[in-house]
Formats: sequence, structure tokens, C-alpha cells
Amino acid sequence: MAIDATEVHTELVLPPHEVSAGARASQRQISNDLLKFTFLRSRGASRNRPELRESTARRRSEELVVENEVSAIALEARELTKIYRMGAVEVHALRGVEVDFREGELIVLLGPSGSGKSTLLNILGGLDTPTSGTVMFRGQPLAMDSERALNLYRRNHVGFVFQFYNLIPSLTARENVSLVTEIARNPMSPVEALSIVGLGDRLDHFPAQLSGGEQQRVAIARAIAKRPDLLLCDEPTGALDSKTGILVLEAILKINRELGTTTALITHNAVIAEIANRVLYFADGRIVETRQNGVQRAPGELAW
Ligand SMILES: Nc1ncnc2c1ncn2[C@@H]1O[C@H](COP(=O)(O)OP(=O)(O)OP(=O)(O)O)[C@@H](O)[C@H]1O
Repeated sequence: MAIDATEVHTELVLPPHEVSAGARASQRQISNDLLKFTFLRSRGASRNRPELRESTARRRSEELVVENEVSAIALEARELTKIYRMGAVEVHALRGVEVDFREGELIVLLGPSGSGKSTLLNILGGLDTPTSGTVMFRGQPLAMDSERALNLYRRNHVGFVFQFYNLIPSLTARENVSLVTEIARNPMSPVEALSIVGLGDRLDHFPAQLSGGEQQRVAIARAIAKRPDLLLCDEPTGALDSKTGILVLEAILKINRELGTTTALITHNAVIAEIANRVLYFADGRIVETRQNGVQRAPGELAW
């Protein structure tokens, strides 16, 4: 699904969301404190008791699992269904999906074409509404019957990245990102956003002067410049060769790690699932399997 500049503007000029900044800050603080405590506790335990020492990979795997156990839930979907009706034909795109995304998690969604991955991501991001079921963001239900509330949710909390970059050809990289930063609540500067994705030296290039991977990284910079809580990526490497795709994945991973952005990424490439904390496998509108990755592999280690 494409978002054009008009939609970006429409979302960004609306007034701020009702969720209090104080409540969000407290939730984050609690979550961060818990993570820090858990991390220190697991480090301390193995240092003081040599019999607990195991391989680095195993220990890291345990830390990840423990972190996931204590970090707060960012998004909860309950009993989500989505039925598309076209005349007499009904397509059951989602058939009762239940899923939680934890704060700071990196989740990869895998599954055959038509299994419901994009439909779920679009509903979680407030771009689409379910036929039935609920989505809670940080404990608050999304008002699926209010386009205004969904606009505000998208504007304040969600960054999207799609397979096609949707950059405005007549604007430079910096100007494409400025479209968002000029009207967001607490944005980073376009230079900072572009530097995070490794394009600090391409600020004044137009899209046509950038490679596909660079254009996708501009799109990622645009998505993260407003400091979203959620980054939802639908096939971000689908149009890229593997070398370029790896650079894009590195940018996404860096944002997930350094900004703590809860990230979900759809791909058809099972190899890419190795970078995730958790992998959700879809089939026929359902999540049929979930895998917790003991060790997250770096994008640079992957080959396809
Ligand atoms: N706007 C729509 N109108 C009618 N049917 C739709 C619409 N969007 C999606 N569908 C149908 O819903 C089902 C799930 O589609 P969805 O795009 O979520 O799958 P997907 O797993 O993301 O597929 P892909 O990997 O090919 O992108 C498919 O059968 C699709 O044809």
C-alpha cells in the first residue's frame, strides 16, 4: 500500500493524541529499568557462579528470552478477523489472529503470498480496520471506527516502510525527510535521520541520483524521523539485490537497537528471519507457528 505526500501532510497537521506523555514516559521508564535490572542480574549470576557459565551464544540467548519476558507489551491483537467482500465473494484474510509485540522487539513475519501478513500489519498500523477483534497500543484500544483517531495514532506512533519507496522525485533526500520533521511533535533533524541510515553524505541528492538501496534508506529515514514507537516494514528489501538489501536491514536493525523502536518486518525471504528476536509464520489467515530466535544473526552474516 502506498502513502502519498498528501496523506503524510494530512496526518501531520492534526492535533496531538490524547494519550498522556507522562503515562508513556512512566511506562517506558519502568520497562527500561526492568530491562537493565534483568541484564545486570543475568551478567552477575554467571560472573559469580562459574558453574553457570555457558557459551556466549547460549547466554545471550537467555538474556534475550528474559528481556522478552519482562519488557512491556507494545501492541496486542486479539481475535482479529478481516473479511474482504467483493460481490458474492468473501476473502477471509485474517481468521482470528492473536499476537503481542513487546517493546523493542524485532519481529519477522513469514508466510506464503496471500496468507494475511500485510493485512495484519496494516491493521496494527492503523491503515486498515478489522472486521472484528481488537488492537491495543500500550494498553489503550485503537478506536477502529474513528478515522481521526487512527490518523493520530499513525501520525504520533507509527512509521511505515514499504517495498516501493514513495519518495517525491522533485525533492532532495533532506527535503523528503523534512516533509515529516517540519510538522512532527518531537522529530529528529533530517540530517540526523539520514545519518542514522548511513546517508549523511547524500543529503542533497534527488531520488534519481540515488541507488535503490539508498532510496529505501531515505524512506526509512523519513519513517523514523518523527521517532515512532513502532516501525512497520512491508517487504522493505523486496525490490533490492542481496547486497543492497543487507544495507537496508542493517539500517532497520540499528534503529531497533539504538532507538528501541518496536519493529515488525514482512519478508518472503526465510533467511532474513535470522535477524529477528521472534518469527511469526502465517498460513491461510492465521499465525500457525512462532519461533523465538536464540541468537540474532547480523544482516552481514546472511547470504541469499
Ligand atoms: N483490498 C483487498 N480487497 C480484497 N481482497 C484483498 C484485499 N487486500 C488483500 N486481499 C486478499 O486478502 C488475502 C491476504 O492478503 P495479504 O496482502 O494480507 O497477504 P500477504 O500474506 O501479505 O501476501 P503477499 O506476501 O503476497 O503480500 C489475499 O487473499 C488477498 O487477495
